[in-house]
Amino acid sequence: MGLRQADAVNPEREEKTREAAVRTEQEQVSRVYARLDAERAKAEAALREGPAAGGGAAFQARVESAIATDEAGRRLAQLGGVEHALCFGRIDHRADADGPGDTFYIGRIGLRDEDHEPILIDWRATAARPFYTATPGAPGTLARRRHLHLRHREVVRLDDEVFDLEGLDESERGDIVGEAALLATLRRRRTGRMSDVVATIQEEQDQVIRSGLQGVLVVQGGPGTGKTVAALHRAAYLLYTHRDVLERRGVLVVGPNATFLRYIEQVLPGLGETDVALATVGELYPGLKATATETPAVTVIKGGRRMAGLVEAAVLDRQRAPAGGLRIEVEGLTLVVDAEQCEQIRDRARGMRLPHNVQRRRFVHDMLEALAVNRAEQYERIMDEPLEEIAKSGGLPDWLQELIDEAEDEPLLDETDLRLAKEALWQDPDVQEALNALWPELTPQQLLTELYASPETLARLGAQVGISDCALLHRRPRSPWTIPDVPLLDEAAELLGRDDSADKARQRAAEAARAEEERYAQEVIEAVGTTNLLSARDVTSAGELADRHHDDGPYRTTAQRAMADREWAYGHVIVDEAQELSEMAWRTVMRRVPTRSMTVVGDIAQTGSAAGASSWGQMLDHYVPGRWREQRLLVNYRTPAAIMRVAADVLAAVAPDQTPPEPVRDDGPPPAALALPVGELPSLVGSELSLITGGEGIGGAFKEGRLAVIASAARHNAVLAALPDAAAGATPEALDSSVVVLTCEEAKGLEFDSVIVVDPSGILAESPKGGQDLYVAMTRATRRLTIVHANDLPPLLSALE
Ligand SMILES: Nc1ncnc2c1ncn2[C@@H]1O[C@H](COP(=O)(O)OP(=O)(O)OP(=O)(O)O)[C@@H](O)[C@H]1O
Repeated sequence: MGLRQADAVNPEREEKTREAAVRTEQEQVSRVYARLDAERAKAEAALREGPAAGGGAAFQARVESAIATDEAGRRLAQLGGVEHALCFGRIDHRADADGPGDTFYIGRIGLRDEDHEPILIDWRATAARPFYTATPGAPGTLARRRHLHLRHREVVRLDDEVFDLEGLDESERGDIVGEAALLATLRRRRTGRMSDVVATIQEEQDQVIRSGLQGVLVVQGGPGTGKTVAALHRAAYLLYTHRDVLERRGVLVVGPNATFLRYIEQVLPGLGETDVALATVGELYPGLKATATETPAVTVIKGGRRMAGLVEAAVLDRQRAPAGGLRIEVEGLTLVVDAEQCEQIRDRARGMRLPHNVQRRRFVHDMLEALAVNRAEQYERIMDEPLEEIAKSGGLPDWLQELIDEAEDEPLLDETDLRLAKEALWQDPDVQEALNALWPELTPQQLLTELYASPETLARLGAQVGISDCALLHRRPRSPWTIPDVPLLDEAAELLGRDDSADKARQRAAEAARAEEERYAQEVIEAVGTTNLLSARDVTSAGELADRHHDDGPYRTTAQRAMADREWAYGHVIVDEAQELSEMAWRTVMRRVPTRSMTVVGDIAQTGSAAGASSWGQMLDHYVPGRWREQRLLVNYRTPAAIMRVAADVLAAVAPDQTPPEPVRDDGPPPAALALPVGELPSLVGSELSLITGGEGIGGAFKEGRLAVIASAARHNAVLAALPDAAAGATPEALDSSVVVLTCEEAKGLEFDSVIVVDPSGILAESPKGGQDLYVAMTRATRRLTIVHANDLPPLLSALE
């Protein structure tokens, strides 16, 4: 770990030097906060001024002032997020022949003083890197690394790691103080929200964080290895380093459920990044927030790649050429398009290789034309009949016979006639109904609803694509959309597309106006240059500027715009708990990031979903064959060694090829097993709670100290009934309660000071992949673990007997 405690020399002397060091650091910290306040005041003043009113000739001035206001708002949000522990570190480089080494203060953001001299270095800057990478074995040019612990704005403690005593100034040799910052951080009570670890990032995590933007990086690691926290720091780092690309295209973090997203939502703002999109798979289809789940059997079917074939077959099934041809009564005539022609028209439309709703225009167009021609032919026959009678009796003069012969060689309808005839036919409701039945305009929701509602279609199309138990997908219309439905809706949206001809016409009209705005915006960039509020990195182009300020409602952040647009291409996507994603979910995620710049975070040993991954290659080789890189995190920062020893037995039984991570903590009591009826849970919960929070009762919302009861599905309701005051389920509010009852699935990614696992045998029996769920449940604990069973402790927990 590279942590070294300073030797205690003389307690009294050490106390004095400690106090002096704290005083010195306090001066620096106060300067940094004063600077933060000044920056805030400046942003607030800009915000108060607000955008100038007016129009017409004042447009340039309005754009300029609106930009300043937007930027001030963003800056204020950024400055607001970094108040806590703004400055957390200091590095001292070794003195050398040229004089004393440089000293840098490291913080959440970079700040400069009035003379533009840096007084705080952004943790992501290259100059800050030694703070994270120096070890006693490889200190580089560092003489010392110091952690500053603040309470509000006050320096309360310093932790030093001295790499080179000789390299420090004479005056500083004495003030070595402290305790290892990492372990102190790890021992703190949980608050229901993940904190950033910017002050204590470890070297293996630093490599993940600073790995290049391009390509797919897989971060594989056991429970508590800091995969999530490292991935979030990586998002902040990439935004800092590739601001120009990523601020425009956006960064998306995909997490397993809404509770988890709430759990991590403070991390990025705390690192000065407020514009990152967070979504579950159930939210990747704009306009929908699917939370319902499916049975394991249906989850497997809906998550499998064959579903892509089924959705495609369902679309093709809605493009019909009737076996007997098309016959419609229109104004007393029976118009006919024969079977062969119907088939040709359908195949011609399909041949366009465009989405269904776009091809439909061609299909309708060609069908109307066929009907119009058929009608003209019928009219002609009617008109010609009397003349033919006369002709047969030899009663037509030669000039008239010649005219008739010439007309026969000409097309029945010229271009204008044809257009008018088609328009007239399209006005006929029967024609519309008939053509809509053959090739309907469809939304993804309609397509899937109608597919699920028809056992016959499911059976027929299921047989076509090799899904034998497709009947399980049958369900009534208006059933709620489930999480596994979302990738299918997305798949359908790809195949159906939208007939956007009306939008395009509007767009063309708007383009002229926008060109004018861009011209103004370009002038603004040239005129304003790089002031404090409008820097070159914040505004990447005149196009973006015009986007932000055209008159379409209030300004939306990149994340907001991206989340509302199914076809948005993100600059980088981070997928957490990625082992849970099904093959179909991967297809959806990959569509959001055509450049394949991704961070995939997870643990194959924790796969709980029946449709989830059993190897990274299984999911990724399809998209980036041989082109993804893997980085492993091996140290467990969450769960103490005594708990990990028992969890490791579970892992060895359910996933013998996986190695549990090495715990860094060796504190806390060993885990316990209790044969206890569920009815007695309240007293156990009460005593555990008092141990982790210092007393009070269930139902309170302590600021610190969290307990989870993680139960099998079979015992879940009984546990809820026994603990009526506890929060229940994966609701975002559950994180604010000191006691929460969860299923294993809901507990994924979270952590608690004390965990009570109820009914381990049930959990093992229910776990679709084996016993991974039990391993997940046990490794949520940061301090205490109790296993509650009904005289049936499974053999793989025998160490607890
Ligand atoms: N460098 C670090 N400094 C301080 N705390 C850390 C560090 N790395 C990880 N932690 C803490 O360890 C705990 C586990 O981290 P995290 O949730 O990111 O792990 P994980 O690998 O995603 O776990 P799981 O797979 O079980 O969800 C968190 O409380 C996190 O803050």
